Amino acid sequence: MSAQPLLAVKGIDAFYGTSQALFGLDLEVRAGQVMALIGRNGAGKSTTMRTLMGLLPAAAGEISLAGRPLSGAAPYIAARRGLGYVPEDRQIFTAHTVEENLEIAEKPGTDGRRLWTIQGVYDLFPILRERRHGAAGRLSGGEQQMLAIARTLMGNPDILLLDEPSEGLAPIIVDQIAEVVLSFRRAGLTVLLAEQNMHFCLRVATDVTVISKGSAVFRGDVETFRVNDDVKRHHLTA
Ligand SMILES: Nc1ncnc2c1ncn2[C@@H]1O[C@H](COP(=O)(O)OP(=O)(O)OP(=O)(O)O)[C@@H](O)[C@H]1O
Repeated sequence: MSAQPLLAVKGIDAFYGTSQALFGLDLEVRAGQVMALIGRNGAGKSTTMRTLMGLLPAAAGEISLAGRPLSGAAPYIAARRGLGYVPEDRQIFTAHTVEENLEIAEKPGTDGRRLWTIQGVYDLFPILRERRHGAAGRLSGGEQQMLAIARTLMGNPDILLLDEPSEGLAPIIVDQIAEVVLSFRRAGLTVLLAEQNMHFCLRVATDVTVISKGSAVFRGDVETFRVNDDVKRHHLTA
């Protein structure tokens, strides 16, 4: 394992107006990890993602990517530097076809390579190949989630940020998304996954950061987390 984390977040604070949502949050993601950011509703998972992407400013602290500062960067810079964000609300272009959504998002990775192609993402999500000429707005919720992930892959990110990919989906679809995240894990793609669904996290993650009231309260590998009933009881159960 390399000494330097791919993504390092140190002591970040974030606010919505005067209301503070993150309190000195620390987070590290190393290359090849599937890091689950687990926390209750309102714990600050989405806020962490938004702050990483530059959609919300960090009022304090530092963010660095591959050893270079990222704090204060605009969202398009964060994307160019290798962060690929799949927001909770998916934000696909509903009036465009599935294929147009993918074409719009195509860009080389930070190393100039284009590992992901339209055919590659169709192989990962065959249903999108079937629906490729249809309007994205006509897809089911699960298919829209798949399209949101596929579209982000088209940007060849170094780190994939997935915000609650299982939210609101039927168990069979959640299962398919879990299989896809597991395939990323096998391929060595680095993932930061915000989730409330503990079962999903335990299945796909290599490592866990538990967030509670805007701060990290546990960091460790998934096996250490699995047996830590104290953390689960105090910070995760309702
Ligand atoms: N746009 C907003 N304006 C004001 N406060 C917000 C906004 N978005 C989130 N918050 C507040 O910030 C805190 C963290 O919310 P956040 O959405 O990051 O939590 P979360 O862990 O992602 O949970 P959820 O599953 O509900 O998205 C909460 O107290 C929430 O009410």
